[in-house]
Amino acid sequence: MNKTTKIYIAGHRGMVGSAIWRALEAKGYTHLIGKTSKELDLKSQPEVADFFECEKPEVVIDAAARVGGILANNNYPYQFLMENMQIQNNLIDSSLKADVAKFIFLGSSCIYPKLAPQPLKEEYLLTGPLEPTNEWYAIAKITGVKACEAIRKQFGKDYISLMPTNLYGTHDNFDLTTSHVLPAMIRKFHEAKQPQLSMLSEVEADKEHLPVTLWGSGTPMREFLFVEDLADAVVFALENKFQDNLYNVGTGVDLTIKELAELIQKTVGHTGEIIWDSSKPDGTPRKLMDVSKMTDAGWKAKVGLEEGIKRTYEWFLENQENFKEVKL
Ligand SMILES: NC(=O)C1=CN([C@@H]2O[C@H](COP(=O)(O)OP(=O)(O)OC[C@H]3O[C@@H](n4cnc5c(N)ncnc54)[C@H](OP(=O)(O)O)[C@@H]3O)[C@@H](O)[C@H]2O)C=CC1
Ligand SMILES: C[C@H]1O[C@H](OP(=O)(O)OP(=O)(O)OC[C@H]2O[C@@H](n3cnc4c(=O)[nH]c(N)nc43)[C@H](O)[C@@H]2O)[C@@H](O)[C@@H](O)C1=O
Repeated sequence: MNKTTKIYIAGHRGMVGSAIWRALEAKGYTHLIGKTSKELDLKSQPEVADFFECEKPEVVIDAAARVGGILANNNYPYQFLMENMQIQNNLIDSSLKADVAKFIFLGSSCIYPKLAPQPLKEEYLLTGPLEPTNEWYAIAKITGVKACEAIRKQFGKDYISLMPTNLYGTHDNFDLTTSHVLPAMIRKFHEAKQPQLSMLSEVEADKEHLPVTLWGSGTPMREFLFVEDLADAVVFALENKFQDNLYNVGTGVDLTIKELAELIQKTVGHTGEIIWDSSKPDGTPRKLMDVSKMTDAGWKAKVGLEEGIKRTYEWFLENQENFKEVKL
């Protein structure tokens, strides 16, 4: 691997792909390739095969996927299963055929069984039933992990899978129907304090913040990784040869959704009531990553949750006018 290696980042405009792009640029990599979904539909096998034939990338990072929070996953099982399998199958198979030397596949912590022991070790994969709200997405991701593992086993190529925990950060999806919990909370708390500010003094507005409705019971536990840390882990994986095929990427620390709500409420400055809507799903009770394999390999997360939330909120404030609503 050198700084002129031709690296294709699939999904380079997304939250993760764009962070990886910035991280590689900052390290001096000069031959980065990216295509939007309009320019190249990764669901189309012929289009992807032509692209590989023409561009001949040497390294591929797969950050393209149909991604969403608990409700989107639960409501659109077919898209989450089929689109993700199509995208990753086309990328992995074309990479193998085009003799791509290194492939990094990104999965998700939801690949592990719903009630697996905590923290989640890589070896717990396929040892029990999945969480029903995201089993479709999880099954697609598991087939991606297995495809890379099969290539590694059969052809001896450096194809690896990184399993990130729940991610958040700049360029996140703030659409309230399809987003994950952390950006949803930032937007909900922010908007609940907005209407009053224009009409009342700040002191009065503090008392008058609208209530915020959050989903489920608030008792599930989640681990959150700032997207720049994930990008750093991907660059680390790119620059080092790993001995194995599957590595968890996280902080190794989690908190309840209620604790997260209180932290974001404080950061945003909302002082109103929080209502918990029990008609919405809780999802898996806990999915804390065991990150010792990555730590042993020499990588660990740097950005703490409070700092990451502050940076994400700042980005939200600067960019909120430009959000496109993501609807499935
Ligand atoms: N967000 C999270 O909490 C987590 C994410 N991950 C994984 O990280 C990866 C990136 O996720 P994230 O950045 O959050 O997702 P985003 O939704 O922000 O980005 C996904 C990207 O995929 C591209 N894409 C989707 N469908 C197609 C298609 N048919 N053809 C071409 N490109 C397509 C989009 O391209 P375009 O913009 O051009 O339409 C977009 O840039 C995914 O593999 C995801 O599973 C893992 C754990 C947690
Ligand atoms: C990354 C991961 O993301 C998804 O799994 P998830 O962790 O369950 O996703 P989530 O972030 O959407 O929710 C986390 C928790 O938070 C609660 N919650 C409260 N209030 C809001 C809220 O307003 N919005 C959302 N989205 N959740 C809320 C919500 O009820 C749940 O208990 C997977 O489908 C899967 O695709 C995957 O891999």
